[in-house]
Amino acid sequence: MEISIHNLKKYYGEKLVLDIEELKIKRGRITGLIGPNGSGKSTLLNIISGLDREFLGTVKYDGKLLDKNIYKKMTLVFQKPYLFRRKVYENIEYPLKVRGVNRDERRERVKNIMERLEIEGLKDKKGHLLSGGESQKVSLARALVFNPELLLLDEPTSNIDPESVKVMEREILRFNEETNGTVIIVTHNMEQSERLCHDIIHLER
Ligand SMILES: Nc1ncnc2c1ncn2[C@@H]1O[C@H](COP(=O)(O)OP(=O)(O)OP(=O)(O)O)[C@@H](O)[C@H]1O
Repeated sequence: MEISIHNLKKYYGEKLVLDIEELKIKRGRITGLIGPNGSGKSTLLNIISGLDREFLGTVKYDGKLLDKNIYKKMTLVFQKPYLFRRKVYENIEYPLKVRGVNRDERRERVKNIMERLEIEGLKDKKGHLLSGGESQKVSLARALVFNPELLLLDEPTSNIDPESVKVMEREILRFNEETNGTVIIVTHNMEQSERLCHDIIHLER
């Protein structure tokens, strides 16, 4: 999915936190969003994801304004993910259920993504009882499982041990290569952006 932003302004009260005249995020690429604390990275992801609709200007997805259909094709992974008080398996299955995927295929796809992210051991744990890092891994699995056209990641590996970072980065790259899905990732880690990103956007103030 290609994103084009035109004359975007976002205010919190009197304070202007985003001011972007023109920005295109290309389809099928991994774009890094970097910049200091408070520069508006999460705010921009929230706007692109459709979570925050209080802004001036336009955001288009393959040339169209946000609608229900587009909304279903994308997902945002939060830095502090929210998981249901149900088993990890059910958390990951959920996006497939709401998209009407049948039971057998759901089982196959959930199993496959848990293997890829090496989290089979968490299958029966309750989502709300996971550690910060475990939640981030499960949350990435829940996003990847339905092959979104647009994957928005807000510091997805901030609580993750080095071995698991490798696994997550491998799966983000694999997702992009195999499905040609567009990825936008907020990261403070320069090495990570070099490992993953085709394009980089710097947000200043
Ligand atoms: N709900 C809110 N109400 C008022 N101000 C807000 C709100 N959310 C964010 N802000 C302000 O908007 C600015 C941008 O915040 P945002 O979280 O987008 O920055 P960020 O670049 O993601 O920062 P970080 O690197 O620390 O995660 C900050 O000055 C922040 O204080």
